[in-house]
Amino acid sequence: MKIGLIGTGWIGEEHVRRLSGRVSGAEVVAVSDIDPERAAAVAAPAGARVVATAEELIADPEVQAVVVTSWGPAHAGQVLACIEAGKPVFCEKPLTTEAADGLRILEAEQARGKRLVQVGFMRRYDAGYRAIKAVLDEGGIGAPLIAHCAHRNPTQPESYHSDKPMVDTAVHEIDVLRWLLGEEFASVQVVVPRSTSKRFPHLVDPQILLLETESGARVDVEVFVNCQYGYDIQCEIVGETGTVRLPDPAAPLVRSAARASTAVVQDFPSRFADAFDVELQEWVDSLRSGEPAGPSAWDGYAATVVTNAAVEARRTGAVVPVDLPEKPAFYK
Ligand SMILES: NC(=O)C1=CN([C@@H]2O[C@H](COP(=O)(O)OP(=O)(O)OC[C@H]3O[C@@H](n4cnc5c(N)ncnc54)[C@H](O)[C@@H]3O)[C@@H](O)[C@H]2O)C=CC1
Ligand SMILES: O=C1[C@@H](O)[C@H](O)[C@@H](O)[C@H](O)[C@H]1O
Repeated sequence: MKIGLIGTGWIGEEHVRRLSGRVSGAEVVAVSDIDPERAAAVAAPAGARVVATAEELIADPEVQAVVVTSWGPAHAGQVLACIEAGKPVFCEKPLTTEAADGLRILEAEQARGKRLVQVGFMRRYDAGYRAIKAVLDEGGIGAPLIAHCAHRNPTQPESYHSDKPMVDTAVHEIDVLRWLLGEEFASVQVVVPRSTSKRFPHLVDPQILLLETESGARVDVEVFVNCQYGYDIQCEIVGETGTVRLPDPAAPLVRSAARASTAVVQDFPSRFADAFDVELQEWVDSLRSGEPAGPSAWDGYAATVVTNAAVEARRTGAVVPVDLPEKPAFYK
């Protein structure tokens, strides 16, 4: 598959490297970025061409499928252009930052009559989360009642603002919990403790999302993006007859200087490296087989409806209902 990639920033560069090296059956032939120097730097090692604009890249006759790794607000227009061109598109999360844009994508994809969109919710490809899913699906802990989650980043740049914990960060938990529990969220509330002093002054950090599913299960998600000590992802599900917990990445236990310790992973490319590999390999395999797989535009839309409700919940302090329309038959 000849791939074109839009947005050669941090994860764009990672995905170009991955698609050019570790993923089989794919080749990155063209990249584009609003910063042409950045595009050129990422294109060179992959032997890809630099194309001036996203629109030209999508229309490029050599490009068979597109990866969108530009920043969130640019996703909607680029994904819609791919659908219009009839080209499969892998879009990094969030599919859109605004739910109304997600709805436009659902409508366009259904009008086209073919599933073309996959969303980059890579946790569904992580071995630990997949093991949790297997336990739940085989009834290993009975019906799930509660999930406790923590999403901690060591730090975030100044541009990271107080809606991003929902739109950019907790969106991962929102998707993976929808997938694990097999149901949608019904409401969300956001409560905040006093903020850490180790942050830019404009940012509310940490924040705690309190979600309820349609069947009445409860999910709490602590988002703490300046925790200083590492990239720490925690998830424990409590069921009627037991609990299941996401394993930490394997690390040796070191005993030295009167201490026993294990290292904490420092960033998401290390924490989810294997998941990203599997995710992109399965996407390329699905392109080659013509059988769409993986998180769909519906999943991207449903997650954004929840994050938008969470943004409102933080601003108002209210419990905000998640106003999700019925899932179209096209996505069942
Ligand atoms: N699955 C995951 O764990 C992760 C997903 N992401 C997602 O990937 C996306 C990119 O994130 P980063 O690489 O961290 O950001 P970044 O800021 O490093 O890179 C974004 C790139 O997109 C370019 N860009 C912005 N608007 C554009 C447009 N209209 N056309 C072409 N290029 C454009 C920028 O110049 C920049 O080079 C975001 O949606 C983010 O949420 C990011 C990190 C991890
Ligand atoms: O997706 C990601 C980033 O965009 C986001 O900013 C981080 O908070 C997340 O931990 C990371 O997985």
